[in-house]
Amino acid sequence: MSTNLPVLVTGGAGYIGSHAVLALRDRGTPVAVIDNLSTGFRFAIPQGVAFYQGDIADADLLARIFAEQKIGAVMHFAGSIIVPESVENPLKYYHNNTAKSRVLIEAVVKAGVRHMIFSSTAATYGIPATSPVHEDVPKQPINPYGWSKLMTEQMLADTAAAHAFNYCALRYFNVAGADPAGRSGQSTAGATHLIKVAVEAALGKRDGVAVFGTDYATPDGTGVRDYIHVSDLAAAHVLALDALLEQPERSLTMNCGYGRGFSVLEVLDAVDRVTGGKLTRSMQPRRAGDPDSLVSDPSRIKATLPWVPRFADLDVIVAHALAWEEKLGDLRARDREQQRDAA
Ligand SMILES: NC(=O)c1ccc[n+]([C@@H]2O[C@H](COP(=O)([O-])OP(=O)(O)OC[C@H]3O[C@@H](n4cnc5c(N)ncnc54)[C@H](O)[C@@H]3O)[C@@H](O)[C@H]2O)c1
Ligand SMILES: O=c1ccn([C@@H]2O[C@H](COP(=O)(O)OP(=O)(O)O[C@H]3O[C@H](CO)[C@@H](O)[C@H](O)[C@H]3O)[C@@H](O)[C@H]2O)c(=O)[nH]1
Repeated sequence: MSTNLPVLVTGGAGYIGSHAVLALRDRGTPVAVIDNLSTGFRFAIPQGVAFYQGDIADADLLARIFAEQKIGAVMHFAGSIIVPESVENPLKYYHNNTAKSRVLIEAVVKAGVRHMIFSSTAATYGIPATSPVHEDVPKQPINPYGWSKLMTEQMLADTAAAHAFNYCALRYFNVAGADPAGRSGQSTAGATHLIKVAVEAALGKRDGVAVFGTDYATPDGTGVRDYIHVSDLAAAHVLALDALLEQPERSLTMNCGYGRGFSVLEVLDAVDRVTGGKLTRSMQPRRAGDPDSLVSDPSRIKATLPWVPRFADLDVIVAHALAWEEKLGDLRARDREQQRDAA
């Protein structure tokens, strides 16, 4: 079953949200976006999508959007996402991710919107006792970011138990890559994600790549992660929405990853293969709070959704990230001009 129920995408001007907007539009679902542009970009929202510049904690604005756009479901991406920042400024994360999600969920229930997909994270697991990680292992986040998301999952579970409402919490592993057609990608300035950093370095925007930790309990001593292509992730959201509509009594919590890990060195080798160059690597001490290995057990999502990943290939992920990075300089400059003109 697929729906043309209009969907509100919070954080739709950001990296992952903008890919969900594309996936929804590609199958003909009407989409509206709310985003305060704190880290997102106006250029990431396609022409023809209703855009509301505002905050998810603005209950009056939400009520207006739900009515104006006849919203039937919400995909909730808006939030703060930098793990080390959450350690330094935890209250920012409990405010923007947890408290503001509470306002959004309340507005959703009040308006009679019955379905929500929520961007959760593998950071809810902390340092998992087993790898690959199954959804039901005990959750012990090791940073406020992970807690802020786990608390929102709990609010959603309690809300679904009390109201005519169901939700799907998707716990993303490491999201990377860009729209294969070049319509969107990761545009964040000063990003810290490995593949983003590495393609910036490959294009001369950085001097090289720091390898954080070479003494992990992994085959080559560097951190292992499960990298998922952002367009496969966006496709999972659309299918999860269909699943919520098919069974309105059922809520879901599912890992989003491919179930196989790559070390930092393997990722850098992939970048070298794709570019034909040689990245400068500098071996550094471990970064605080990084687990050795974080790989998903994807069996639940595969059993629940008709999800068939299309880009589960590290070189493809890197190639798409690189293609977007090449395009990005001009887009960001144009966006700054538009912001100046609008001010
Ligand atoms: N990038 C990853 O690897 C990753 C992994 C796991 C989970 N996630 C989650 O996915 C979601 C999207 O992440 P992303 O990588 O696209 O980040 P992003 O920063 O590119 O996107 C977040 C968007 O939300 C907007 N926003 C933030 N606070 C807002 C608010 N209060 N009101 C309205 N808009 C607001 C920002 O302007 C931005 O456009 C986040 O919730 C994040 O926690 C990301
Ligand atoms: O310049 C860099 C950047 C990263 N790394 C290493 O690369 C791996 C991946 O790091 P990064 O890309 O920063 O992602 P994570 O810290 O694993 O966190 C991401 O993935 C999590 C889910 O797994 C999400 O919750 C987070 O929001 C998202 O930032 C880790 O071993 C890092 O130590 C480096 O060696 N050098």
